[in-house]
Amino acid sequence: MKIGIVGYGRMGRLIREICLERGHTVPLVVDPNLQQAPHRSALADDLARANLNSVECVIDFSLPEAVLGNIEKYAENKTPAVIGTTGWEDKRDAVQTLIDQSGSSLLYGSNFSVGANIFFAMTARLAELINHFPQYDMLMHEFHHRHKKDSPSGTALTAAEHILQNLERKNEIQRETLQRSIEPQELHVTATRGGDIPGLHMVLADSSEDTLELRHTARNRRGFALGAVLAAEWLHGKQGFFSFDEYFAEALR
Ligand SMILES: NC(=O)C1=CN([C@@H]2O[C@H](COP(=O)(O)OP(=O)(O)OC[C@H]3O[C@@H](n4cnc5c(N)ncnc54)[C@H](OP(=O)(O)O)[C@@H]3O)[C@@H](O)[C@H]2O)C=CC1
Ligand SMILES: O=C(O)C1=N[C@H](C(=O)O)C[C@H](O)C1
Repeated sequence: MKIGIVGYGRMGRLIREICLERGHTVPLVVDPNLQQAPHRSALADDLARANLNSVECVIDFSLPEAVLGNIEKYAENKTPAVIGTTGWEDKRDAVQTLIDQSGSSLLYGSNFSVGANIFFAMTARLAELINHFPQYDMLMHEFHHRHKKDSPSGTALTAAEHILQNLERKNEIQRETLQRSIEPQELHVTATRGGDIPGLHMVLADSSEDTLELRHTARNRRGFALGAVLAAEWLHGKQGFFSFDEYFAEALR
């Protein structure tokens, strides 16, 4: 496939390598910082100046403040898009409507690694079990590198949604550092930033007797990047709004 990469930072560079390893071409790279186009790629510093018709799909790992404008351009041009950029989860319904109305296709994943998707399934199951045992409370914490712009991470928010869907006594995500006690219906989802941590997510179920802990630790970014390229291959020929869960569920069959 001819794949365009939008956002050529930590993730975009790795995604280009994996695209080439898997036999794809990368005729387009878009990033405001690029001084020199990667070998044989067309370079654009702005999506408005990019020729989206030169690619069959784009993979977008840009920034939270850029991604919604980018998505509008993909939809307008009917360019299939895999979105790994996080930090826009509250606009998901509006994006789904835009994609449905445009007849385009888009797949979003807050985390494309196999391990994180197993972690989501385990989180959902843990919450389902804890639902029967009122002595337990549930909470989440995550750690990421010092450059990360959104908090909490998209992965933490996805895991939190799985908890809310399965644990009847929790019905809202509380992201703030509190100057009061937590209310029983609030799920506290907190974040720490520093160092080079590629991503560490923890879900706790805690009672006065014991603690259950689920943890996903990314060792590097390769699992995220490979998953995004696999998602682009899966999206080829499909129409509509998809989440990476749907790809993952199919991979399990
Ligand atoms: N779904 C997943 O599995 C994963 C998701 N992510 C997410 O991916 C995103 C990128 O992460 P990462 O690669 O670490 O970040 P980086 O900051 O390393 O890279 C982002 C790049 O996008 C550029 N950029 C900014 N605006 C635009 C625009 N309008 N069009 C194109 N490029 C633009 C940035 O330029 P500048 O610096 O000048 O703004 C930067 O070079 C984040 O939202 C992160 O949370 C990360 C890892 C895994
Ligand atoms: O910004 C990152 O680095 C990451 N972002 C994603 C997120 O917000 O969950 C995925 C991964 O944790 C790395």
